Order: sequence, then structure tokens, then C-alpha cells
Amino acid sequence: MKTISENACFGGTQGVYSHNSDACGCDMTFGLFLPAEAQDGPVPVLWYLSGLTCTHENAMTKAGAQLWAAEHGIAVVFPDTSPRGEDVADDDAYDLGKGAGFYVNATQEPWAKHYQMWDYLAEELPGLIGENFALDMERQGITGHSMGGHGALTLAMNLPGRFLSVSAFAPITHPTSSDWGKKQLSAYLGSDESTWTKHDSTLLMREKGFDGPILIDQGGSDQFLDLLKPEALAEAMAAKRQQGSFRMQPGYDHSYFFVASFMEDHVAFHADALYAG
Ligand SMILES: N[C@@H](CCC(=O)N[C@@H](CS)C(=O)NCC(=O)O)C(=O)O
Repeated sequence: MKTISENACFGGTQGVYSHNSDACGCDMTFGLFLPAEAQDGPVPVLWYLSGLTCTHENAMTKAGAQLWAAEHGIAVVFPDTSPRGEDVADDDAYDLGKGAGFYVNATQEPWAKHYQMWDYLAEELPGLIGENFALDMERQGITGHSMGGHGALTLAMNLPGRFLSVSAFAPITHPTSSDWGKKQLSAYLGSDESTWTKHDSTLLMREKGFDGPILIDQGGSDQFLDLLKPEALAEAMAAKRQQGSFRMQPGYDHSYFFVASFMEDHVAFHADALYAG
């Protein structure tokens, strides 16, 4: 693992690190905020998964998470959204290929060689950060924005017991019936739609739900509402009688101004779960 940068931040450290990823077969970069408390022992971890076109950097510089994470003594990890590198397959469209890994293990060409973001996030990166930093991997929460909200919700529901809490900002909720989903799932996973269902949080909610609290915020003036389909997940949560809140926030769009506006609530929500008991 290589240190790219470390900056003092709200009494802790905002770091950026790179490493050679076995899962993705390329160098991967991630950001990690460690609060001051990490100098004295392991701290709880909040994962933040980003949306289409993002790297590890967008949320790290624009979401304003560090202030609140420092207040609660929580680390925040900011992974990248896809494999990177010259030999990594890409597409001209912004919503496929680099910056658009969709948090799946691709099985189709030309993607399968590097696009293994599910294994990267479910296995490799937790192992790496757990070994190298003062993190309490028994206390993890996960959140994300848009495609990253989709990643957070699907990881949380598919890995019972891993995360104590899950939240999302304007998540893609029903990719198997949205143009933010059908295109990418068919490219990465192929035309057999039975392989898509574990990557659809509405379907997962109907089937199994999440054993813990959920918080979703969605901007009422989001320009991508028809692609995100908040009503699908809200209905599934109600039908499942899922513990959680789904909040429509009038006037907010899809941008990081929206994410930053509700970040305090999300970090406090995760802190409640991570420090419970
Ligand atoms: N570029 C796309 C939209 C991409 C987009 O809005 N990406 C969101 C996540 S889905 C984002 O976080 N963008 C980067 C940023 O705002 O820093 C378009 O114009 O249709």
C-alpha cells in the first residue's frame, strides 16, 4: 500500500492511499478519514460509496463528512467507483465502464477481467484497511450516493451481519427496471436477468430486508427521479415493515449540495447504531 497524501483534518487525518488490487487486477485508490480517536485505538467505520463519474475524491472533497465523523469519532472510507488504468475496458458513455462499476462482479467481456467491484468492496478492501489502520471492523456502517446508494443497500442486504446500519442519498433503487441499471447489468452480467436480482435493492427489500436501521434521503427536485425510482424502494420498505425512514426533501436536486445538506444526519444516524450496546 502506498500513501498518496495525508492532511490534518478536524483533528484527525484525511489520507489517500493506493494499492495493487487482486480483485480488480489494477492499482486502486481510496480515501480514508481517521478521527483523532484512532490514535488511541480502533474506531468504527463508515463506508461511503460514490455515484456515476466519481472517483474516491468527489465525496471526500464535497460531501462535508469529516466534520461530523470527527465529532462522533468515526472513520470514513471513500473507495473508487471502478477499476482504473490504460488497459482497463471503458465506454464512451459516462454511465458505463470507468466511473460506473455499479458494484458488481462482471462476468461478460470486455469487463470481466477488471470490473470486480463487488469482491473488491466485500472482501479485499475491508481486509486491507482492517490490517493497516486502527479500525474496528466489528462496527461498520455503509452509505452512498446514487449508484453508490445502490451499492450500499445491496451490499448491506446481501451481507447480513456485516453492517450495523445502512443509509443512502438519492439511491438508484430499482436498477432491473431503470435505464440506470438495465444497460449496465446486461453489459456486466449478461442477458440472464436472474443474475441481476441480488443487485436490486427493491427486490432485495421485498425478499429479505435489512436487519437494522435504514435512512434514505431523496431530493424532491432531483433531475434523475425517473431513473432513481424512490417510490419502488419506499413501497418495498413499507410492505416489508422495514425499520427505517425514507425522507423526500423538497427542493433538493441530485448534487453534492444535497448530499452535504444531510450528511450531518446520516453520520449521526450511523453513530447511533455503531455505538449502540
Ligand atoms: N454526468 C451525468 C450525471 C452524473 C452525475 O450526476 N453523477 C453524480 C452521481 S450519479 C455525481 O456525484 N457526480 C459528480 C459530482 O457531482 O461531483 C449527466 O450529466 O447526466
